[in-house]
Amino acid sequence: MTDKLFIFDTTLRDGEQSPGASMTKDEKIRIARALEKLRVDVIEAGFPAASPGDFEAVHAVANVINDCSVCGLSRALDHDIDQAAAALKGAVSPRIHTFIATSPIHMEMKLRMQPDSVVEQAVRAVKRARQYTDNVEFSAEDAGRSELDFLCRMIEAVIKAGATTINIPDTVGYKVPERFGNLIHNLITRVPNADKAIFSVHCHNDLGLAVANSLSAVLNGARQVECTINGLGERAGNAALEEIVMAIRTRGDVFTCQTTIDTTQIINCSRLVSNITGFPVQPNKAIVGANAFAHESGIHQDGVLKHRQTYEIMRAEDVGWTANRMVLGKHSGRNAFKAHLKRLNIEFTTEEELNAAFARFKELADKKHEIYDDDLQALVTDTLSSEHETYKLLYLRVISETGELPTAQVTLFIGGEEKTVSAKGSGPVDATFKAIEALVNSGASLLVYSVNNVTDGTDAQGEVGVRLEKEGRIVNGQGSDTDILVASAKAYLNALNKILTPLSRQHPQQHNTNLCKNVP
Ligand SMILES: CC(=O)SCCNC(=O)CCNC(=O)[C@H](O)C(C)(C)COP(=O)(O)OP(=O)(O)OC[C@H]1O[C@@H](n2cnc3c(N)ncnc32)[C@H](O)[C@@H]1OP(=O)(O)O
Ligand SMILES: CC(C)C(=O)C(=O)O
Ligand SMILES: [Mg+2]
Repeated sequence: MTDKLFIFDTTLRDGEQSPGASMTKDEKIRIARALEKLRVDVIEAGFPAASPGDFEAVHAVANVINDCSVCGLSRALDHDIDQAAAALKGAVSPRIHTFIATSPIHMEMKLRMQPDSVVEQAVRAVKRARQYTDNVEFSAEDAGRSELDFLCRMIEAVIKAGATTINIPDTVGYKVPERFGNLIHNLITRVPNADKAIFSVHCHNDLGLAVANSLSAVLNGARQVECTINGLGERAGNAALEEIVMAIRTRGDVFTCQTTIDTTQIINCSRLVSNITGFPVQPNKAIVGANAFAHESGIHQDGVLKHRQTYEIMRAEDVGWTANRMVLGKHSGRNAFKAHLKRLNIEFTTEEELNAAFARFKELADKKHEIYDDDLQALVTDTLSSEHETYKLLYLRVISETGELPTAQVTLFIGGEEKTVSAKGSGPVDATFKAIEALVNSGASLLVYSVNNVTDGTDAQGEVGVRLEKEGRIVNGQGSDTDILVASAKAYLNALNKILTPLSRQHPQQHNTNLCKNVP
């Protein structure tokens, strides 16, 4: 038998309490719409008494959302509750959430109230909220550090007053999973009218235990979890919605409840919240981090290619990624390399060609963090076109100094011999080409020089294209390397090698960017 676990999203309220994460009304509406698509059960849209702006935002959200409950937070004060009710006017399913602290330290040092008065104020607040809606949630703030007997007394009283959801927050992230689970179990079994309300938890991540504590509570009878997208929230944040939802779904053997979340919307929500708040998602973040479904090491890639579940407990597509990612890098093996080439429709006719390409790939991967498809294309083109090399680059050194003409020192392998020369040029590429010409003396003229960065980032591979003409014959040459000067030298030599091949009448191909004759 499974029952429903309600997902209460507080990205727009507790998430917004994260320093620097304030949202405008329009931003809240965009996130609320995404949360509705995600099919959360409750959206806590803000704290209407906090400011006119937040009142407006909650009101706006309440009036655009149809498929889930919209909630506003309020202290246990008449004014706050009235404001929350006014902001929620128009909502299809409004919930008023009122709270007051129940721990000795909060009651004595912050509220400066006696416990009896705190219970009285909570009861009064719930009754007032019930005048506006029958969907009233009460939170015992800092329940994690409250005394059990007092908490039981408080909960019994507020349920009697009309609260339909009882939220047990670990406000300062102090609890550990086993103790928090026990607390929930004790409350549910000891409070006489506990069956009249849904027990909820709201965990903070100060010790990195928010998700673990929430799940422990679920195992002990909690049926609502309060959480946020990407774990946004006050200080170290709240329990991450995506982690809670996927843990419940993936471990159906452990949990006897289910959410009704459309998990394929998780990535959309995560990106939206990250873009709006400017809080990036760390790459290794569970579920929504860029690396959450990426494999780089050869042994893992080999395993996943043979049987996905060897290294994946969830499907990337189920949370909204297009697919898992096989990252080619220095830890990748031959099987993953071959699988990538196959996907790109690249075939080698001989095992030697494949071996040469794999060796070049490993060399490149040592210099560059990630090898993208375009890197592979460039690398393979290089491998295939370097078959009959009359001229081969062995060494290149270029010195550029302010106020001086750059000098290039080039060592080539020509007809079985190493030859070195230096030349100056108007720029570093020009100096490189002049040095090559000083050794080769081809008599060819440069028609086009083009540079593309094949991939992004400062460690991107540069792909250089050159077009040479000699006695009416025109050839193109390409070279790629993380060093643009080395790529230029390779491209120039690639063209020279072709121009010296008797049967080749090369057809010029159009390059896509930066076509120019002037070399830097
Ligand atoms: C654990 C949580 O996340 S709680 C929610 C936190 N969210 C916010 O605080 C929302 C933003 N807050 C605000 O804009 C403001 O703090 C307001 C509008 C709510 C209140 O502002 P002010 O009236 O200026 O009070 P201030 O913030 O300085 O102090 C809070 C007061 O509320 C009291 N208070 C705190 N919690 C509660 C409560 N649940 N019920 C009743 N009173 C409370 C405090 O004891 C203090 O009272 P005092 O002024 O008599 O000492
Ligand atoms: C208002 C309550 C639910 C809260 O955010 C907390 O205690 O952390
Ligand atoms: Mg909180």
